[in-house]
Amino acid sequence: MARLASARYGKDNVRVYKVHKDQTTGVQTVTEMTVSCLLEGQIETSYTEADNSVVVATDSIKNTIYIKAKEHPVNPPELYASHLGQHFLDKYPHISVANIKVIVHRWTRITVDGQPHPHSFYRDGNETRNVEARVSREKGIELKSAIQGLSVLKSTGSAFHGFVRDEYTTLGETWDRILSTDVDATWTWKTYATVAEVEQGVSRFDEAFDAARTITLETFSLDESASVQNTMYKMCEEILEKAPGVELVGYSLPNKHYFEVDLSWHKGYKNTGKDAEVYAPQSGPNGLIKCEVARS
Ligand SMILES: O=c1[nH]c(=O)c2[nH]c(=O)[nH]c2[nH]1
Repeated sequence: MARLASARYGKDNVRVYKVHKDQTTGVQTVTEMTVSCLLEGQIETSYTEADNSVVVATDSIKNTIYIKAKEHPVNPPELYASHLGQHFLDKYPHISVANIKVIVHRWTRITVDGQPHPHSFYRDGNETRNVEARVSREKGIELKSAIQGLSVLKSTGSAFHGFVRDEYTTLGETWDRILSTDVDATWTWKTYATVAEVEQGVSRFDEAFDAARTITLETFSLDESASVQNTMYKMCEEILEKAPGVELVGYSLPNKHYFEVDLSWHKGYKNTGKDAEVYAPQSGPNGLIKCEVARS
């Protein structure tokens, strides 16, 4: 015998672009997103009995993603995701949870002759602003916001020593190394009961994003890093301090290694330790360091 242990379905990778045209100034503002929407509820019989009467077609889910982008602001993405998720609960009694994911891609305004251009933009990095909303009848609106894919490197100001040394250890201690990572930072909001509650004081979401980005970049730059672990903990602590509605902050950071290259075989070149200039960046393996920090 078998039973359906869990099920969700919907549309993934729905690409959406929205433009806002300010009629008085002529300035246009654009947002490009990739949206996912997966539904849960009383949908078991569609799997177990071929009963499609409980299925809102994934094509209709895709259409709804566009319609809600037309009807509501898409900024901040936390609000759009909440509106979109709530719609499925309001419209379909047998749907109990909508899992929304919004990935916002960067389009930064171009400066021409020192002036912000009214309708031209460039991609100034692969970093994305992400939101996951789980909108459910039982719990309300659970929101997680994130920055992903923000690549950073510091060429000094990072050390790593004092770690366990035993018969498995080959790594030397260092007081000066390169530190590089692709930042994946996530902050979890207190649960909201309604979309109206999300909308009240909605500027908190952009403020938290800006704070998280600035804290990440500044702490990465300014901290005399003892380890990835310690530097990321400092980032989490500071985000919790700056963003009052946030309950939990987490980072997942690959430690992207840059190996010294011994070039002494060629004319006795000195290229290690304090003389190191040419390094070999490694594609893998990489360290992977994660943590979550909550309020105590
Ligand atoms: O910051 C670091 N943390 C580690 O846990 C670790 N392990 C390692 O080999 N290098 C590093 N660097």
